[in-house]
Amino acid sequence: MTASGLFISFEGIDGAGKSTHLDALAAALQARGWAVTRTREPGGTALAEKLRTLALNDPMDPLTEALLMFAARRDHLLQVIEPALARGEVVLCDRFTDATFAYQGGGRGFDWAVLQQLERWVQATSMAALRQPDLTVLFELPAEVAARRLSGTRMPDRFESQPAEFFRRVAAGYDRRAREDAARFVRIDADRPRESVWAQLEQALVARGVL
Ligand SMILES: Nc1ncnc2c1ncn2[C@@H]1O[C@H](COP(=O)(O)OP(=O)(O)O)[C@@H](O)[C@H]1O
Ligand SMILES: Cc1cn([C@H]2C[C@H](O)[C@@H](COP(=O)(O)OP(=O)(O)O)O2)c(=O)[nH]c1=O
Repeated sequence: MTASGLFISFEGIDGAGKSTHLDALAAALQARGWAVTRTREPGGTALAEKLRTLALNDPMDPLTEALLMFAARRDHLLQVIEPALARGEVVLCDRFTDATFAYQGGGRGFDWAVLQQLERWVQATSMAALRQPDLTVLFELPAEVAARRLSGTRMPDRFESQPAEFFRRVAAGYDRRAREDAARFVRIDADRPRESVWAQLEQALVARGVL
């Protein structure tokens, strides 16, 4: 845990149910008196939202894509995440660096070791430590189920329009990250009704003393 606030990220393939449960968790935490900063990546600041629009819509090579994600992250960390943690708040972030490993590393096949180097540059803190979420909630479900949930709900972006095979590689990237840092991850079976997904999330957070 951070000395002051608490940094929680939500991860999973598109359509896994992250936004739905992030809203529910924000409400549950606020009801218990926590100040909550709810944010997302790529995005969260004026500059990072501009980079998000580029990354989600303009064709580009995998290195450019990875650099845009980390550029947006750097601004977001400095402007939003670190100040909120210093104020003692809970930061709920819809995706963080694990998404870069999953989408650019797993999905696009970009070099894992280069991503690790970028992670060290971008997330270095003044204490020479690496800023990571205290807890990462990973929503897991088959790519076909997620695609069915999304069909017809919104215009697909450059990622959402990828075939199921791309999302299987993204899921494999998430699995690798979760195994590399198992203590940070809570893995949720997201192929269940909303109440069951919420119950798994609530139980994990109660077990860690957050709820
Ligand atoms: N457990 C669930 N079962 C069925 N549909 C769900 C479930 N959780 C979320 N949904 C629906 O699936 C769609 C994608 O959910 P969302 O929370 O936006 O996913 P994400 O943020 O991970 O892309 C939404 O229409 C949402 O209402
Ligand atoms: C944070 C991040 C997101 N992404 C992708 C995953 C998503 O398809 C997309 C935007 O994420 P998201 O905000 O979950 O999309 P939406 O609001 O449409 O549900 O960006 C990456 O490829 N790399 C990253 O580092």
